[in-house]
Amino acid sequence: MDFPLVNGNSSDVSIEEDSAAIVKNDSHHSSLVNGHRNGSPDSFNDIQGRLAMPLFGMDIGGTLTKLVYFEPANFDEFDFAERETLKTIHKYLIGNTAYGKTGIRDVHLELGNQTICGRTGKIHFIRFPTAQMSAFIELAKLKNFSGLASGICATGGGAYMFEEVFAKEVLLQLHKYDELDCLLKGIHHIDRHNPCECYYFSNPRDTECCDKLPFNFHNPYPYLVVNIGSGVSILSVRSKTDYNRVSGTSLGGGTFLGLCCLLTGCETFEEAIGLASQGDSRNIDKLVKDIYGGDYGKFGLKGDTVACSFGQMISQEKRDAARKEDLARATLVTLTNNIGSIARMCAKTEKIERVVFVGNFLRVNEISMKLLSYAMDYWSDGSLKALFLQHEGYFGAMGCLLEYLQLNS
Ligand SMILES: Nc1ncnc2c1ncn2[C@@H]1O[C@H](COP(=O)(O)OP(=O)(O)O)[C@@H](O)[C@H]1O
Ligand SMILES: CC(C)(COP(=O)(O)O)[C@@H](O)C(=O)NCCC(=O)O
Repeated sequence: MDFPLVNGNSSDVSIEEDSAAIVKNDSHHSSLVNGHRNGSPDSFNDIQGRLAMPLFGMDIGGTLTKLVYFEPANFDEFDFAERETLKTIHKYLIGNTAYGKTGIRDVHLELGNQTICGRTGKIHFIRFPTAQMSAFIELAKLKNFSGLASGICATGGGAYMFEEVFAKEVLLQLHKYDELDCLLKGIHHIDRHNPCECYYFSNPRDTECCDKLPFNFHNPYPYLVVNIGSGVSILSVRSKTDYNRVSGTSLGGGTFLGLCCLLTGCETFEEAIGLASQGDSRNIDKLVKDIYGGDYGKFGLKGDTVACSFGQMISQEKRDAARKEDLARATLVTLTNNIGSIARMCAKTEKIERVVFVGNFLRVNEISMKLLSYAMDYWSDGSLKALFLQHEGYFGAMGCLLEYLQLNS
């Protein structure tokens, strides 16, 4: 079994011993389940009223499962059993940056010196493909997670999809929280606790010379959130508690990856982005100038604007000349521009000027961020601003932990 949160290092103990060590230290504590002593999510404090460890938040998305883990700085503050659990987690989870073939700890996103419920510590960020969830469930069955704690705190579609299987097969309850509530809660919390979280691209009309600069997001309302995950959800946020999901599209990050795999034979997101960065979409798309010979001035369409995505591909000759790099770039540009266009219309309808783009589609994907910055600025005559957040896809998992702890960020 390739369970991704398990160290694949051959010099360590075997996968199963290893995972068992992560999961269990005594009958009251487990690393992947939050440490409730009496089985209720209202009881996250220990006997002295302090926060019981360990603390995880999980977002089971359509493509990736994201996990945040709060590690307290001082293990000596805890009783023996908790200390042993924390040490084990530290050794296996924090001691590695990769787990199995596909699990990754995003070390560059780690947040130090964080205080949660009076404890100071670090927040760690981990992800693995949701396709590995069945391996997690098998492991949970095998290692009898149900004997360890009352439940797992989870958000995302997977919290609903896997609820029954967890209850029936693992005898473990998933404490579920709505993914969009969690997303917003996570954004507010991380933005308040990381001084350089929010940024934008200056000079967005010149993609060669635009710089990434910090943005002060401390008076954020109103703003639009465009969450580009597998699909896309767009939220209009007017205050901490007042928001609606105003739109969405099924043409999202999953579409980019799926189409890219089909068109280029690539197998991973990193490979797809790597190809796109070497490609030229003008060999694939039909531009306004390919139709007009120049600008379509009457309606302000510049010659370089894409008139028809993939429009060159109706020609056998152009198809034969198409490189996979060009196909990957055109796929990325098509998906990004479509999302940008929907976001712009939503911003107009909602009369909102700041548009915050999040979701793992933006991971290692400066091409899309710059395109979105350009599109927001150009098509709104400079009135719309595209904003981005460093922790891209982790807000749902962070918010889930906060909801679980019933904390206001
Ligand atoms: N390592 C990766 N594996 C798969 N997709 C990735 C990866 N990194 C970034 N992505 C992109 O992120 C999208 C998933 O984003 P995410 O915000 O995690 O959404 P979800 O909650 O739907 O899983 C994928 O569709 C893909 O475009
Ligand atoms: C259903 C979803 C909320 C699931 O979230 P995801 O796992 O994609 O982050 C999202 O994929 C979505 O909003 N899709 C677009 C549906 C639509 O409005 O057409």
